[in-house]
Amino acid sequence: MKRKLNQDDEPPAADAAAVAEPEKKKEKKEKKEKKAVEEEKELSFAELGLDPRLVQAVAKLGFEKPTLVQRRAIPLALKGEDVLCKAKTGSGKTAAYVLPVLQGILGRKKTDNTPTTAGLILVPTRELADQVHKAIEEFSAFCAKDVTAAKLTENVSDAVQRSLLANVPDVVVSTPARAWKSVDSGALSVANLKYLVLDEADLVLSYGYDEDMENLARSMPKGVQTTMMSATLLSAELDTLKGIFCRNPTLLDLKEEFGEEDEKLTQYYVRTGEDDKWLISYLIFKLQLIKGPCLIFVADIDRSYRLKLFFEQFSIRSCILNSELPVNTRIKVIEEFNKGIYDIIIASDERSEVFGDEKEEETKEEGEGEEKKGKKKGGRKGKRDEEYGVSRGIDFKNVAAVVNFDLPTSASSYTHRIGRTARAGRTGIAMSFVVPKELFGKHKPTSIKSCEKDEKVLAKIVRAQGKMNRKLEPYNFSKEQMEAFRYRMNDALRAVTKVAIREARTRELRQELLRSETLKRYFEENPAELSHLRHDGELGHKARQQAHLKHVPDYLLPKEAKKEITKGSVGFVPFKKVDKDKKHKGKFGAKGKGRSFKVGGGRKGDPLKTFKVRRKK
Ligand SMILES: Nc1ncnc2c1ncn2[C@@H]1O[C@H](COP(=O)(O)OP(=O)(O)OP(=O)(O)O)[C@@H](O)[C@H]1O
Repeated sequence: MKRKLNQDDEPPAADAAAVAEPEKKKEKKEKKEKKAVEEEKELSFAELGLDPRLVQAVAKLGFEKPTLVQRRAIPLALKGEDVLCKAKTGSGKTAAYVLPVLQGILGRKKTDNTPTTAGLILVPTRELADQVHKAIEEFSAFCAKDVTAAKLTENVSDAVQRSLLANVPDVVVSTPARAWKSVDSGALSVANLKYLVLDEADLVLSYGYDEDMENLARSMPKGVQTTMMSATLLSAELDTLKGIFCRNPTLLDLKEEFGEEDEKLTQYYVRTGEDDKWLISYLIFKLQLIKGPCLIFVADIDRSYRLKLFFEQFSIRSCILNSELPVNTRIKVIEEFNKGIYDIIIASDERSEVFGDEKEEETKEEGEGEEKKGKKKGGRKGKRDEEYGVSRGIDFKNVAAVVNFDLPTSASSYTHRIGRTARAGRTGIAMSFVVPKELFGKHKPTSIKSCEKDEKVLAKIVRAQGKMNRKLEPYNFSKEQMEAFRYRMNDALRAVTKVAIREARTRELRQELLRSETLKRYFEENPAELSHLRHDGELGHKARQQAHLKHVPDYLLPKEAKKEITKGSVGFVPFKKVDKDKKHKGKFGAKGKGRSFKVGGGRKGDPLKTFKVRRKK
């Protein structure tokens, strides 16, 4: 009879060999897989099987190697598969879906030159349509004769749009609503469509667009190759897609595969009272604690003007993006920001606030589903552009930090907002203000309804980011040092009255009218109207300007910063953590201690180390 083995006993030689065999196999398999991953990382665009003209174009753009999503999605799409891809913001999804479409068109043109619209790319906003259209032009720079693209989102008359489509572009970029309008009117034919892309697919498939999508799907031939991309896709979207297009795509979920070394985004949240948001923002931007281009998200249009006027009180220059501005202006603002003309954009993220752009299970748990549905029906109103949106997909270049002045109302909206920084392997910071429940409604002049549930939303955000192996850390500002600036903040807030905000809003729209190309002819024929409009602008009630707020007196600057500044170099602001504030540390899964807004020392690689004080010119 075999003796039972004690734990410490050596297994008999034959048994040991039997145990070692599967181990060896496993090791070998792991080694092979690792090697394959390493080799895959080294793949070039040419090795993905792309046309040399496309390879030349990406090289011209400075793309050395394909990103993970490009390495995985392009070969699948080139094989003709439907792909549903979930990959993080800024990871290069645009090229991942545009290049295969272009390749398909180039391939067909070798044998068949009949003009036909073969590709339709649907995006949720007009800003994004513009960006994708530009990307197509860049990627087809070396085959421009063979590939034509059109976007349907410009402010042009139906006649102009018709003539644009009469040329039968190979690829059309549009929002679902505009695409359907053109198909319905007969201006666009999708009868020979081969490729359909839904970028920001969860949004494209969601509220408001569903009817357009269904109509479009009915007009398309069977067997259109479909690609869907987003950083936030849920299984519900997959079901919707299956329902509408009767397709069964290959699922590429790459969110897990971005290792920590890929993560160059640092996320902080600051628990703050409603008025302290203004104070902290004043400090951050006046003392230039954040270096580099910055995107500030606020909850609504009024608030965007208010913050802009508030900043103006301190001579902090910023520009605004909101749905009231004409699309051409919005696109121009984004372009100018990307060229470095502006450093701060204040964007109102109304779309997420009005519609709550999520379908997360947790939302339903809390019974908000019905509310969202209600908003979906009645939410579209006023002169706002429903196809406005800058938190999704827009490739703002080199954004150093995203500041959520007002927290979004959903975790997915947060993911997209912060995705405007740390793109394409760059570093970035996200800082979000969170109004604790006990402080909500305590400062009536600055209170805003959407912040009532900040803490609940933060908990959701932390959970959602945790699933992506990301974490948010608490950040505390030194109360004592902030206090010295409070009266200046109050002075500025008082000057930015409701009337001043209304006037600023009207003034901006008036300026747009004056600049409008469409109205140029009208004004030439009616000069009196033009001068009237100009005169109105001059009468506008502006926010009271207060000279004393323009500069920060030396006595207010922290000692260390003053020393550095007098040396003529940049310095650090030791907005140190207040110890008694420790009660929040470690909550919401943040491992580290509540960190001060200190930039001189601290952990190596802490992006806040680069927050420096520079004297404003
Ligand atoms: N292979 C590459 N090498 C270098 N840069 C790249 C590469 N692919 C894309 N980029 C750059 O990365 C940036 C982000 O790309 P893109 O806008 O396609 O990201 P995304 O994944 O679509 O982001 P979002 O989820 O926000 O829509 C762009 O500036 C793009 O030019």
